[in-house]
Amino acid sequence: MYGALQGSLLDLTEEIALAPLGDSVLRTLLTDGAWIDVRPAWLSGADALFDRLSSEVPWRAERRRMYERTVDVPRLLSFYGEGEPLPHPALDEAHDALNAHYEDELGEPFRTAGLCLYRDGRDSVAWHGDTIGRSRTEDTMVAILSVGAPRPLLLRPRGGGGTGSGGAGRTLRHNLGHGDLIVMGGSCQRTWEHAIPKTTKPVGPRISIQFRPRGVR
Ligand SMILES: O=C(O)CCC(=O)C(=O)O
Ligand SMILES: [Fe+2]
Repeated sequence: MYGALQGSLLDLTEEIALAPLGDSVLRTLLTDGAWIDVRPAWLSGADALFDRLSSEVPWRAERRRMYERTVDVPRLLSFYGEGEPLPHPALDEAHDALNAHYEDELGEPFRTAGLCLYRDGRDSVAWHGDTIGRSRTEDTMVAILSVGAPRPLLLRPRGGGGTGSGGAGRTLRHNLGHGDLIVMGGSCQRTWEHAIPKTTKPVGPRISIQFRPRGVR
C-alpha cells in the first residue's frame, strides 16, 4: 500500500463519477501532425479511486536489462489486455466514454489498459514515445487518466527540443493527477516524446491509467 496521500487531503466520500467529455476537451495542435487533448478534472472522486486501485491492483515491479545489469524500472505496473476485466467499474466507464468520444476519429476502439503507480518522486519514466507496435509507424491515440497526487507530464519534439535555440520553449508541461485526462493523438508517439521526470520535492503517489488500441504499447 502506498497510501501516502495525506489523510486530511483525501476526500474519500466524494462519489466516483465522470463528467461528460463533449466540448470540454481542449485540443492543442503540436508540430508534425501531433496533438494533445486535455480535460482537467474529468473524474470526480479521484482520491477514492486512487485509494482503491493502490490497494487492490496486483502491482508488480518490472526489471529491465541495462547494459550489464538488470535494474528495477522505477514505478510499479499492471497491464490489462483486451477483454480482461478492469480492476474498478469506473475504469470500464472511462473506457466506454473514451470510445464514444474518440472511436470515429481513431477508427477503432481503445482496447487495453496499462496502469502505472509512481510511489514518490523517485519513481519516473524517461523520455520515450509509445512505439512498441503499430504506433512506431502509424498515427494513433493514447488516453491517460491520472489519479492521486499530480506529477508533471513533459512533452517535447523527438530528437531534441529540450535545450538549444527554440528548444526549451517547446517542452510542454502538464501537471496531471486528481482525475485529469490527457489524450496524445496523431503522430504524437512517433514525432514527439513524453516523460514523467523524477523530483526531489516531496510528492504524493500518483496512478496513471493508459488506454490504447490493439497492437499499440
Ligand atoms: O504516467 C503517465 O502519465 C505516462 C506513462 C507513460 O508514458 C507510459 O506508460 O507509456
Ligand atoms: Fe508513454
